[in-house]
Amino acid sequence: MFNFIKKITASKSETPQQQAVRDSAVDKVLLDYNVGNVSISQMVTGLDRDGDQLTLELRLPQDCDPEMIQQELGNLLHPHGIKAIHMNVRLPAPAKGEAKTLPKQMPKTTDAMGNNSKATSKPSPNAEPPITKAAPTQASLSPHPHIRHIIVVASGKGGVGKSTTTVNIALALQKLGNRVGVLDADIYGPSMPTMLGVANIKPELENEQFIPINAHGMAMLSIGSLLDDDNTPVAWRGPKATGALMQLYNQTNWPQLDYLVIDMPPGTGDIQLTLAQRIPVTGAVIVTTPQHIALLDAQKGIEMFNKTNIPVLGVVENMALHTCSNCGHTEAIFGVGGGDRIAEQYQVPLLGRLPLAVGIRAQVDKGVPSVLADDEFAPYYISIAKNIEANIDKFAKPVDDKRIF
Ligand SMILES: Nc1ncnc2c1ncn2[C@@H]1O[C@H](COP(=O)(O)OP(=O)(O)OP(=O)(O)O)[C@@H](O)[C@H]1O
Repeated sequence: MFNFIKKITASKSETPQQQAVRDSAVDKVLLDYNVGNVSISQMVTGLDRDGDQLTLELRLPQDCDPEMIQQELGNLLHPHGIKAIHMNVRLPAPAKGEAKTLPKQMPKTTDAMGNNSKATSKPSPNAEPPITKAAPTQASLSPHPHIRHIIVVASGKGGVGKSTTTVNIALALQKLGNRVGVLDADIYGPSMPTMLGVANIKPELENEQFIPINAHGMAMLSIGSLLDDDNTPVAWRGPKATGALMQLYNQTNWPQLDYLVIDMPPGTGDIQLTLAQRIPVTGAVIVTTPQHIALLDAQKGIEMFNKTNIPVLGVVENMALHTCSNCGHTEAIFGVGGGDRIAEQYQVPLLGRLPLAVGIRAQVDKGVPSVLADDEFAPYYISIAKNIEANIDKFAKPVDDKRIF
């Protein structure tokens, strides 16, 4: 399990085994408890357990009863040794004219059986007023003091070659003379360590900060480096994943970088949205294949970035054409011109187009991506990196060198 990122402080009497058992019991209760038809785990934006005290940050739907939820969770968690639940709740802002019906009384701390109790009252470490705080916007985020540009590489759909593209773009930006870092945030299939040939190296901790791994001169950190073999993607839903990823971003001693390239998890769900709202991103690159379905998903990705005010730097069309290595015949296996269409529809540049080529796959499998191998495909990625560089400064955020971690 993912113990060293999760905010868990074991009580003095709690052995590591008891801690693990209690953590997974809490996870299971949250996964199984529904508000309406949706698991409450999808609504948790922060989770902090300190021994038998559980603090939850929740974004709840408007028509729910937070006190009842707190009471029911208390009943369910009490048998697992949780004695008090502290809830910080955000509700959506009321629509015009509805102000009188909101807020419902917000729950205070209760003991785990639902009794309000002063004795157990404890503010969350991230305490905020318990209601209606708007989600952060890009404009309100402080730039990172060491990082000039943060680029997220996203795809609406899994398996389109997002990670392969990310690693090669990062290496291409480095080849163009930039200081580059890579953050592998793909909780569903973290592949950067393998693609960069550093799968066996674990990052070190110094003064509670991660030290990125040196991967061919790039500063690399992956959620994959922090998982034990028994971890499964299911354990990474919602709050845990975003909490862990934010910690990787914030509690890492990133060196001075011109670019931090983030390999996002595929899709446009809560995790992606939260990251897009909390990390000060210069721009997004969308990877798609020419297939219709991948394109539809790419559109969702673009719309998500538009909503969160993250500029879309452009689209990369991956696996565009295939040249048969035996007969030399070239075929558009996944269709033609999808990248162009989406770029046109959303008025974003088509940054480049990659062929479907055994060589591209073989190189990342070996841990020596095309750009590093300087093979026949490297120029495609260099050209994409040049296209990114050509436009990035107009989206740049000021560097905040006063920020202190
Ligand atoms: N242009 C390409 N030509 C041939 N194979 C490719 C190409 N791009 C990616 N691949 C291969 O396709 C597979 C999926 O690629 P990759 O892991 O980069 O996709 P992804 O979108 O990041 O996937 P996931 O959603 O699982 O994270 C890998 O085996 C990779 O080597």
